[in-house]
Amino acid sequence: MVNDALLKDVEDELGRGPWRLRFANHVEAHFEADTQRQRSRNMVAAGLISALIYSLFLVNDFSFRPDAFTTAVALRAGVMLPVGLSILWWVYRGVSPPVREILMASTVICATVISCVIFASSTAPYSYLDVFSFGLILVVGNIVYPLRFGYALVSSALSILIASAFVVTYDPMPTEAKRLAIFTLLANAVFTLVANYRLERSERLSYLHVLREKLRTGNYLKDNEVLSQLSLTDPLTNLANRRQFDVEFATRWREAVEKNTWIGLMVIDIDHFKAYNDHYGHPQGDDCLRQVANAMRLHSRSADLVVRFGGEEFVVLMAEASPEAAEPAAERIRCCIEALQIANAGLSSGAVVTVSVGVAVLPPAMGMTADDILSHADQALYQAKRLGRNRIWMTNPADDSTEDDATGGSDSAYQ
Ligand SMILES: Nc1nc2c(ncn2[C@@H]2O[C@H](COP(=O)(O)OP(=O)(O)OP(=O)(O)O)[C@@H](O)[C@H]2O)c(=O)[nH]1
Repeated sequence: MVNDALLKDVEDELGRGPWRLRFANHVEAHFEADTQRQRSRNMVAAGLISALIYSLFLVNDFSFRPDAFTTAVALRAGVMLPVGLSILWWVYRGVSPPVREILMASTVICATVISCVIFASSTAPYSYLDVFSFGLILVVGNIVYPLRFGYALVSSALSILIASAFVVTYDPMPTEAKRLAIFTLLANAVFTLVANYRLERSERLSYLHVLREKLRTGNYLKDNEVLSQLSLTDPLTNLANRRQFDVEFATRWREAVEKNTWIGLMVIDIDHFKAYNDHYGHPQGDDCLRQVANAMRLHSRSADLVVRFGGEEFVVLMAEASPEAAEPAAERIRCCIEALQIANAGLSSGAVVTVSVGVAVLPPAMGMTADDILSHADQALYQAKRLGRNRIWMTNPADDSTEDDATGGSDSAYQ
C-alpha cells in the first residue's frame, strides 16, 4: 500500500517538466534518505582534495608575491585549512541535507574571501593575476562537490560579488585586466552552473528510474509470494493443502534420513461425516470442517504440519516423533475434536462429531520409501474405523513381528 503510493508519486515526478529539480516532499524525503550518506562521503572526499590543492597555492604565493607570503600562510593554513577540515568532519559525521549544503557552500565563499584578501594584501606586480584562478573555486563548488543547484547559484553569486569588490578597489590592477577578470569569473560561473544543473538533474532522474524499478520488482515479488501462498493453502480451512504436504514431506523425510530421527504421520478422518452433511446440509458441513481444522491446529505442536488432505480427511506430519511422543499427540487431537461437542444428529440423537486417527512412526533410515509411511498410516486409520471409530490406532512398521502395533490400537486405551 505504502509502496503503491510511492510508486505513483515517482511516476508523477517522471511525468513532470524536465527542468524541475526538487521533488514533491514525499519523494524528496526518500531521495535524501537513500542518497544522503553516499553524498556526504563524496563531498568530503572532494573537499579533502580541494583543500590540498588550495594549500599548494602557497608555492605560488611564495614565488610571485613574497611580500604577502606570511599573510598567505596564516590565512590558507591557519584559517582555511582548520575551518575547512572542521566542516568536512561535521559533514562526514552527518548533518541534515540543508545544513550539509550550507556548510559546503560556505567553504566556497570562505575560500573566495581568503584568496581575495591574500591578493589584495600584496603590491607585487603580478599578484592580481591570481584573480584569474578564482574560477577554480567555482569549479570546486559547482562541479567537484557538486552543491545542489540552488546553493551553487547563491554561493557563485556571492563569490563573484566579493571578488568583484576586491578587484574593482585594487589599484595596481589595470582597468582592462579588471574587466577581463570579472568577465572571466562571470563566464566561469555560467558554465559551471549549467554543468551543475545537468549533473543534479541526471542524478535525480537516475534515482527516480532506479526507485521505480525497485518498487515494481518489489510489488511483483509480493504478488508472487501471495500467489504461491494461495497455491499451498486449503481455501476452506486455511490449513496446508496436499501440494504443501508433498513439498514439506519430501524435505522432512530427507532431514530425518540425514539426522537419523523418527518421522511420524497421523491420518485423521471425521466419523460419519456423510450423515452430518446429509442432515445439516453442505454449508454447515463446511462450517464443521473449519471448526475441526481449527481445533487440530490449536492442539498440534508448532513444528507439526497440519494438512487438509481432501474432503473430511486430514494429516498431521510430525517431525522427530518417537512412538512415545506420537501416541499422546494423536490422542490429544482425538480428544479435542470430541470436546468440541458438535452435535451429529444425522447419526443419532446425542451423537457428536468425532474423528478416527491412524498413526505411523518409523526411523527413515530403516530403508522404507516415503510413500510407505503414508500407506501404513492409512492402514492404521482403516483399523481404527473398523474397530468402531472415535479412536486412534498406531502402527510401527519398524516392528516386523506384527503388521500393526496392538499397544497403540487397543480400544480401551485410546477410545
Ligand atoms: N461439507 C463438506 N462435505 C464434504 C467436503 N468434502 C467431502 N465432504 C463430504 O464428506 C463425506 C464423506 O463421507 P464418507 O467418505 O462416506 O465417510 P463418512 O460418512 O465420514 O464415514 P466414515 O469415514 O466411514 O466414518 C461425504 O458426504 C462428502 O460429501 C467438503 O469440502 N465440505
